[in-house]
Amino acid sequence: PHPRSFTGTSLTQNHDEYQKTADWLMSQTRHRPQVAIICGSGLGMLADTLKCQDTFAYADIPGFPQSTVQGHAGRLVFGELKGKSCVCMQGRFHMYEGHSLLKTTFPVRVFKLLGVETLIVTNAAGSLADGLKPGDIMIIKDHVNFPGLVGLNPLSGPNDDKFGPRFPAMSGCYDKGLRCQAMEIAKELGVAGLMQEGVYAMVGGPNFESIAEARLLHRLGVDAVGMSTAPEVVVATHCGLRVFGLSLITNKDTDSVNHEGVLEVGRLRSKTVQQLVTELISRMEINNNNTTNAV
Ligand SMILES: O=P(O)(O)O[C@H]1O[C@H](CO)[C@@H](O)[C@H]1O
Ligand SMILES: Nc1nc2[nH]cnc2c(=O)[nH]1
Repeated sequence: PHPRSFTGTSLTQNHDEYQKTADWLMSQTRHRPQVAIICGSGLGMLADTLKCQDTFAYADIPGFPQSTVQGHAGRLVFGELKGKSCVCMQGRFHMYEGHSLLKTTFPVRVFKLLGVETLIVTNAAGSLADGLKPGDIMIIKDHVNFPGLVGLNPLSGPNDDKFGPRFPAMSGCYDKGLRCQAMEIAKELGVAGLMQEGVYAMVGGPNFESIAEARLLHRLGVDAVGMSTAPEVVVATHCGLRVFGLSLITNKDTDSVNHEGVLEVGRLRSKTVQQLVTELISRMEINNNNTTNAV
């Protein structure tokens, strides 16, 4: 019998299933991405800057889960950005949608098999820090993976040695060089006043925090809270991807927060987030000589 987590979800995913999806994608597009971007709630416009696009609905990609959340279109977009080949997830998978953590992180391993070296994760998050207000952008310097701490971890179950070791370190999983570069870019764009580094915490959701929960997280040293990202970063780090993460602060504490308001802040800050990510990718050093195979 296959091992299962205490929530009953399967803890095994055959390596061939990732490979099958990667092979299918490579048969459908000539792009060979070096950089992958996961768009947070309301941040799907990050894909708009890609040139020579090849787009696939998640429903058409073998093995891919489906997006069920408003503000997550459910499309995988390949394209070129300032000489780099990229793939962008317009819509991510959350644990609260009922996906197993292996499914929520399935695309990350597929990206690895496609040749991706760097993963950019973005999300919408609530601020717990005094200095972070709605519309600000937090560069993630570290995370607290609350589900992971109690055993809800995408790496639970048999280890797939082809991707990485049984016991991967998570210290330094948000690349320091990319974080510094992003700050430099923010200064040049004149938006440094909106930006600071901080700690992101993932909670299970889907409810937003109670007042007492928000206070607790604040006391624990969390700057921003959301319901995603950490499992993707754990899996990316396990398989050796370099990671950059940013949180768009969409609300403060628990004050009258709702998903529509979260998406609205995404729309308001879309240009700035887009400029930052575009510039970061454009300046990014790529290690291999995987040249863009754009059509
Ligand atoms: O983390 P992303 O996908 O940006 O979405 C965040 O916004 C949604 C709540 O409005 C939750 O899904 C939370 O995780
Ligand atoms: N858990 C959580 N997720 C969010 N996503 C956007 N805002 C929030 C928030 O305040 N809390």
